[in-house]
Amino acid sequence: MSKLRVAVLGARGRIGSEAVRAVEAADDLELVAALGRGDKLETLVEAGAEVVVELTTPASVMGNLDFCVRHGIHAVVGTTGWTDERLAQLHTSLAASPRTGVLIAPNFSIGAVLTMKFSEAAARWFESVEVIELHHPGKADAPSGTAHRTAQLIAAARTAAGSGPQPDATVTALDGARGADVDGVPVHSVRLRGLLAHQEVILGAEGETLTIRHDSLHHSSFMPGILLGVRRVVSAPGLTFGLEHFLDLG
Ligand SMILES: NC(=O)C1=CN([C@@H]2O[C@H](COP(=O)(O)OP(=O)(O)OC[C@H]3O[C@@H](n4cnc5c(N)ncnc54)[C@H](OP(=O)(O)O)[C@@H]3O)[C@@H](O)[C@H]2O)C=CC1
Ligand SMILES: O=C(O)C1=N[C@H](C(=O)O)C[C@H](O)C1
Repeated sequence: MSKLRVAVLGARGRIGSEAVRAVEAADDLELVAALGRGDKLETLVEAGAEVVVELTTPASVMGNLDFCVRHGIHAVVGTTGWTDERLAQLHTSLAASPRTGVLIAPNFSIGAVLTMKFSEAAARWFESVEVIELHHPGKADAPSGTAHRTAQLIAAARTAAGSGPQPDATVTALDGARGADVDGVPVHSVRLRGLLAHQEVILGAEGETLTIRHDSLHHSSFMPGILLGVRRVVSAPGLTFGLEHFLDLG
C-alpha cells in the first residue's frame, strides 16, 4: 500500500519538530517536506504533499491554509487564533475546493478533548464555573485555544439548560483580576517556567465543587491525535472543528 505523503509547516517549532519525528516514525506515512518560516509553499506542490500539518502562528495560518486549499492539499491544523470571521473565510475557500478536508483541533491530546467533553456535560449542574489554563512562558496567545473552546462549550451548555448568569458580587476589581470573559465564563491564563500545557475547570454549587484537570507533560501527548487527524482528514471533505469528531467517544 502506498504511503500518505505528509508535510509539516512550522517544522522547527516546539510542536512542529515533534510532529516531524512522529510522521517519520509512522509506517504508513511519508514525510515529504518540513517547512519553516521563509520557506516557499510551492515546495508542497513540488513534493506532492497530500496532507499538511499546520503548526505555525495565528499570523501565518490563514495564508498557509489558503494556499493548501487552493491546491487541493488536505490540512490538519493545531495553530490557534480561530475567530468566527476566520472560520467563515476558510469555509469560503473550501467551497471552491469541495474535495479538500481541513481539521482544526484546538487540542490534539485525548485528555484535553475529554476535559472539554466532561466540562460541557457538567456545566448544567453547577451555578458557577471558571477556567484556568496554565502554559509555558513561550506561548504567544492568551487565553489558549483550548480554554477558549472549553469556555464556549460550557457557555452553550448553560444556555441550552436555561442557566442564568453566574453569581458574582464583584463591584470593584483591578483590570484582569476576574480573567477574560468568554461568553460569560471567566478564563484565567497563567504563564510559568516549567509548565507545558495544563487546564483546570472548576465548577461550584451549594456546598460542593468539582475540578476537572488535564496536564500535557510533553509534546508527545499531541502526536496520536495529529497522526489520527492526518489519516482521517483525507476522507473528510470540508471543515471539521475538533478532534472529537474523529474519535468514538460514545
Ligand atoms: N492543537 C494543539 O494540540 C496544539 C497547538 N499548538 C499551537 O501550535 C502553534 C505553534 O506552537 P509552538 O510550536 O509552541 O510555537 P513555536 O513558536 O515554537 O513554533 C512555531 C513555528 O512556526 C514557524 N513559522 C512561523 N510562520 C511560519 C510560516 N509562515 N511558515 C512556516 N513556519 C512558520 C516559526 O518560525 P519562527 O520561529 O522563525 O517564527 C516557528 O518555528 C501555536 O498556535 C500553539 O498554540 C501547540 C501545541 C499543541
Ligand atoms: O501553545 C501551546 O503550547 C498549546 N496550544 C494549544 C492551545 O492554545 O490550546 C494547545 C495546548 O494547550 C498547547
